[in-house]
Amino acid sequence: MLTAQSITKTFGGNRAVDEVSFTIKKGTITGLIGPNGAGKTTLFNCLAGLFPPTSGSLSLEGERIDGLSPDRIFAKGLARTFQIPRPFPEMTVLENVMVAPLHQRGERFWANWLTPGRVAAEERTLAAAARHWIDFVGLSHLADQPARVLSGGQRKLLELARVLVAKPRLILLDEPGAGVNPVLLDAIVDRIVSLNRQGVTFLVIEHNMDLVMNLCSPIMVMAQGRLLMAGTAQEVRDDPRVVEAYLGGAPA
Ligand SMILES: Nc1ncnc2c1ncn2[C@@H]1O[C@H](COP(=O)(O)OP(=O)(O)OP(=O)(O)O)[C@@H](O)[C@H]1O
Repeated sequence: MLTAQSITKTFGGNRAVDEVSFTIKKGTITGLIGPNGAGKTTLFNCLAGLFPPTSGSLSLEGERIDGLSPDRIFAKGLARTFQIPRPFPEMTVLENVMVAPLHQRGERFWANWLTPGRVAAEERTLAAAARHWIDFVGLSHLADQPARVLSGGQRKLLELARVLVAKPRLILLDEPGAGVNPVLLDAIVDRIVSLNRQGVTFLVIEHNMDLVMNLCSPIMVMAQGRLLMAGTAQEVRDDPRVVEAYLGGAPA
């Protein structure tokens, strides 16, 4: 699904991501763990186009995507969520989901004048799709409420609905469990598993080890910008380099 070859991202002299290579297999929920500052978020930002990698290449189902803008990468089916979602607070949940897809006809000034019927039809289709995904994440009772009333966990669900409306093939989730109460966390996990069964591939950064070990396979471990190892939950647990990395040691 996604192949990264020798991805490096430097900030001044700091190699935040250092020659990282991996392949994410289609249909997996792959985990990405590592101590604070390991380079996980920076790697996500490189994959999603927020930071172009300093060097290396990225291919999504055989097509090069490194160097493309985040919009182009999103349009090709790779979406990401953020650790702290920031919806438009005064817009309703429904409106927040409806603004996510790209290239809406109504956003083009002339289209509103020349093809108003098509613009209206597109908006109806989009509203129906948005309501479908809002329902899927369990927020239909809040669809017409302003996003500011949502809890942290509900904002994560809203963000999931926002990306789902664009029908991504690969979703990068940045700490889906952080700051979420256990009931909503179950809902989020349930939605991830259900989407995965429908064919969506995931790459998940998560600090909650129980969550990662139960949800993800394989699991990749980063430390100090490098990919330390990748394997099953058991292999990660049994690898002394992983323990050492979490205790502050240098990667082998
Ligand atoms: N925009 C930036 N400018 C400069 N340095 C940065 C920037 N973003 C990240 N870094 C540095 O890159 C390194 C990796 O940070 P990153 O946030 O990717 O780690 P992480 O594994 O996601 O950590 P955490 O688990 O705490 O979120 C750190 O040394 C960090 O200070």
